[in-house]
Amino acid sequence: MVLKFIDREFELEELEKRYKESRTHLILIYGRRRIGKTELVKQFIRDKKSFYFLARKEPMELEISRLIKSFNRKFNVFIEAESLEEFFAELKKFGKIVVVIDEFPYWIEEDKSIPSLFQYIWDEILKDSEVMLILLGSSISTMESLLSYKNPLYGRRTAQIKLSPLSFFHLREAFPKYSWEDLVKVYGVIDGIPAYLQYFDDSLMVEENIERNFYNKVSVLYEDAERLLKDELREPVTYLNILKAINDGKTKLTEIANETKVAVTNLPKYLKVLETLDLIYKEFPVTVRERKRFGIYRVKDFYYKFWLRFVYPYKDDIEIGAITFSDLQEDFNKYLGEVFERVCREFLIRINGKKLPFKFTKIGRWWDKEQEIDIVAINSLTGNSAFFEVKWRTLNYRETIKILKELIEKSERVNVKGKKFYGIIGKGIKEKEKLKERGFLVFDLSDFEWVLREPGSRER
Ligand SMILES: Nc1ncnc2c1ncn2[C@@H]1O[C@H](COP(=O)(O)OP(=O)(O)OP(=O)(O)O)[C@@H](O)[C@H]1O
Repeated sequence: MVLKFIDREFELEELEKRYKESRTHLILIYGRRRIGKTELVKQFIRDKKSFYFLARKEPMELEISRLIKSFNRKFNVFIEAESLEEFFAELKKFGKIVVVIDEFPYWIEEDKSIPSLFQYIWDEILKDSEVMLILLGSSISTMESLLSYKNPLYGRRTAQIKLSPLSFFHLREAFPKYSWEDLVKVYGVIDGIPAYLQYFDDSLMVEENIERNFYNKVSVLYEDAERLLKDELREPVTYLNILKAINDGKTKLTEIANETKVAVTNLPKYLKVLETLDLIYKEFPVTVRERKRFGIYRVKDFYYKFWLRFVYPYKDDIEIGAITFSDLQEDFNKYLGEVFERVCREFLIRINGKKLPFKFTKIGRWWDKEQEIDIVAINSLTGNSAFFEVKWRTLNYRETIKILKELIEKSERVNVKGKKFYGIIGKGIKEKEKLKERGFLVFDLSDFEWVLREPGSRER
């Protein structure tokens, strides 16, 4: 349903800034499939002299000939070139122009010497030109390897952009008819993955959208999670099992190995691949400085989390129409607690320095062997810290005080040196003013509107 372009202001500004300079640029843009790389570039080149080319996994000879034909057609010219070097030498004569090569990693897969060739093109042919060359890719590992110092293109790029999903607050722009509560549910199902916004319609109940898109064997969202793994990986089933194990709470190496029957010695290789696909990440307690030990694996986006928990285990039933989303409502409500935690983190980042008694420099979950705190925000310089409990329900005054007292006790275990503040964020909180008078930081969904009213509170 969503057809308008949302956010990406920061990325577009950065691209525009570079475009305005009279020099040559080499820019890498990468990120997970469906994240909106192509769309971002399309928005950028809309009003500019530009040439967009989508690479394929074909022999380079064919690719070069397709590239030149396509260029000639677009500009109604007749460039006769037999190699990329010749093509770029001709291109230089076109003055200021943006050239985009989408899925650039396909070319590297075809021909390992492509990065060296582009190094030569950059150093010898494009220098002193006004060509802005943008390389796009969804293979995060290949794109990141271009940034490594061992790569011929290292040091030549003038910018790199790793695209992230849209933030929770941008969902409001996509679905203006939905309440904040509805948006938390939407976020828990499709995250901020731009390609998935179009499948939700805010004139329907969220639950109805979920039903249509996930509990129907012909719909895209029902199968995209598996499709992406099949497209990218040679052993999709093993990867799927690993993702499922992590999503079910098996977060340590030995636990994942036991669950998936993958040898513990082989597992790091698979985990690394899932990390480079941006599907999992390692989480550390916020107070840990040395990011080696204590980490646990987690599935990164809510689309996969939702799919692994509410769709994948029920595939057989869905295939024959024997289950509906309403059968899983209770568990979904529990799941939303976890979603709301991340939403609250995004909320705190947006109000940082504005609605909090100090400005934090890092934020995250904290845990040790016995206890866990939903959100701890710390200023690394002063050691000032704020501890938050997050609750996906409406709380009255007594309940809130009880939770805050427990939070104060738990916080004794956290090693921070500055002033401590305590807070709670709930779906709804009664008698907020009375709690604030007692020095607590108290927020609920009704405070979220403030973020939209406040200009410049964009999350970065
Ligand atoms: N910022 C945005 N706001 C709204 N819709 C968007 C945005 N970015 C992308 N989309 C939509 O999401 C879909 C996927 O975007 P796009 O093709 O750019 O992603 P991609 O990262 O290039 O994907 P892939 O790697 O899977 O080819 C498109 O339908 C596009 O219109």
